[in-house]
Amino acid sequence: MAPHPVPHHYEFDLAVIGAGSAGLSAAGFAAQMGASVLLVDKKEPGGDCTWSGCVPSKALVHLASEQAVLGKSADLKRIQESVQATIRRVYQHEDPAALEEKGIEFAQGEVEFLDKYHINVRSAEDGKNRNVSSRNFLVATGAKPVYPESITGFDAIDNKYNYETIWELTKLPQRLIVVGSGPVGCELAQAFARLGSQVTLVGSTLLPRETKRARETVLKALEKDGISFLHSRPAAATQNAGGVVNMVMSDGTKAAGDAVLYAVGRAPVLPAGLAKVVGAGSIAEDGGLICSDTLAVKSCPNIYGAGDCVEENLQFTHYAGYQGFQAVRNALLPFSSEAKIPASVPRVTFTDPEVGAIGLNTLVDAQHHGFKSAVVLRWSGAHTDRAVCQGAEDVTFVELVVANATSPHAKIIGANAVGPSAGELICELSLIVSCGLTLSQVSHAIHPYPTYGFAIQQLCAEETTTRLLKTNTLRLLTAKYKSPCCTIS
Ligand SMILES: Cc1cc2nc3c(=O)[nH]c(=O)nc-3n(C[C@H](O)[C@H](O)[C@H](O)COP(=O)(O)OP(=O)(O)OC[C@H]3O[C@@H](n4cnc5c(N)ncnc54)[C@H](O)[C@@H]3O)c2cc1C
Ligand SMILES: NC(=O)c1ccc[n+]([C@@H]2O[C@H](COP(=O)([O-])OP(=O)(O)OC[C@H]3O[C@@H](n4cnc5c(N)ncnc54)[C@H](O)[C@@H]3O)[C@@H](O)[C@H]2O)c1
Repeated sequence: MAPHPVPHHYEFDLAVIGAGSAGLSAAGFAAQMGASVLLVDKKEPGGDCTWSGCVPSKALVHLASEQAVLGKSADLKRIQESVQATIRRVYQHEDPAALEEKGIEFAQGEVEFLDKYHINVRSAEDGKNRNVSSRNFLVATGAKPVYPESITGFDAIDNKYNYETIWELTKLPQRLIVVGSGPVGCELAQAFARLGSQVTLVGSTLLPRETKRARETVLKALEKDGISFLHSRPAAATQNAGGVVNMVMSDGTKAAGDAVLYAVGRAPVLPAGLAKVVGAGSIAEDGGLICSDTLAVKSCPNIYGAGDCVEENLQFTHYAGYQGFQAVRNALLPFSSEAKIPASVPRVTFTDPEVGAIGLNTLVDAQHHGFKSAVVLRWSGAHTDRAVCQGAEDVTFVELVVANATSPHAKIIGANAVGPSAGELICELSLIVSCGLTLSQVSHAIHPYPTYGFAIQQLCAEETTTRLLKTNTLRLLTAKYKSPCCTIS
């Protein structure tokens, strides 16, 4: 292909490749600023979150919890129709017409990089090629399911699914083996168990990012839903003439299933031609794009990356969206701001109970970041009246990681929450951590009773009062109450 000269005039201020969580947020912000923006995706806009990730999985989790109440097996075809209807309701706000209304030009086609200022878009409709020039590019091409290469014989299994294909399954498998016990594996394993499948979940650690207490709580809940958790890894798989899959784990344990769902992680995807343009040094071992703290690629500073396609990134919709926004801010406005902030990214796994965390949520994390005297404060479900009223006290707790614990300015630097509404709690805890609020400040914010959030204020108030009463001034002021005449005999 003939080299493309550096253009004097660019068709677009910004071309965004990938219309998922990162790309949609980026294109929206650029258009809001009045920049000319082209958004390209090989599929319909929405990305993993809308079509195969957050939206279908959370719809399924919800439908499965309703099914569990009925106590009988689900009609999976009807459930899948309902999931697809939910996807459509979300999609209506991001379809090409909605994008156009926001001032975003959308093109459906596969992108290939030609040089640092040009891409080729091969139209999904008619296969025609369009050469596009842009001053800046944002690569937001997401990730794809990792395939479990290490399982001998896995290629020959017909009835295997991943998070992209599981939405096509319309007959509920009587027995389902779920390989991988991260967020995808745990959420979907519990949903299928509640729909009526007999689920075997296989993984070395359940929710490896979470604390031991959180993991143990979720494990008990999964077992209550009838899931067998095999603390192992599959070594080999075979399928018999009847379609039954037999799996042998590395520790010799066995499982049989009528279908297998593998959820062993997601690997970055990049457009063709990009590696050649940015150089091999800008592509990481995991296949992701290596970006600076401002999300620009060092070798081509007009090319930015955001979301799951960035090397070793946290793979969440909210983080992808945040990075899309920040990349545009850095590309189109003067000065720049940091957009790689893993310690401030909250996460929630939507099992029942939900599990969430934000910031430096363990002592090890806190100490590693120089907070040597940090402590963990815990509020139990038994003292959370809302949890007691809902019979959820055994699966509820809040933990706050507090720095400068003995000072009046003791600050909350991280938190964990487990319980039916932990996802909502994490929103408040995220605000507390990102604003650097102290225990005392939170204790003064009156929370409504009986909410799960009330636990946060109670915990802060109890700790603040206990500490206050230990100060010399308060000891003097309260001394009279400790005189013997006041003791009740
Ligand atoms: C089952 C599941 C459940 C999840 N649940 C949650 C959740 O509850 N909360 C949460 O925060 N996160 C969740 N996630 C993660 C979340 O979906 C992702 O982190 C998020 O979608 C990443 O957004 P992105 O913009 O980086 O990539 P994507 O949304 O994947 O978008 C990338 C887009 O780029 C397009 N593309 C790729 N290559 C090209 C090319 N060459 N040319 C043109 N277009 C291209 C793709 O078609 C795609 O539309 C879940 C993921 C899964 C799998
Ligand atoms: N609620 C949410 O926010 C949510 C939900 C789903 C997914 N996600 C995101 O999507 C990403 C992908 O999720 P995921 O659960 O697929 O990946 P993951 O990487 O989080 O977990 C996969 C698990 O599978 C294990 N594993 C790998 N190979 C295996 C094998 N051969 N056999 C058994 N276990 C094996 C890994 O050790 C790991 O524990 C995550 O990073 C997560 O952030 C988020």
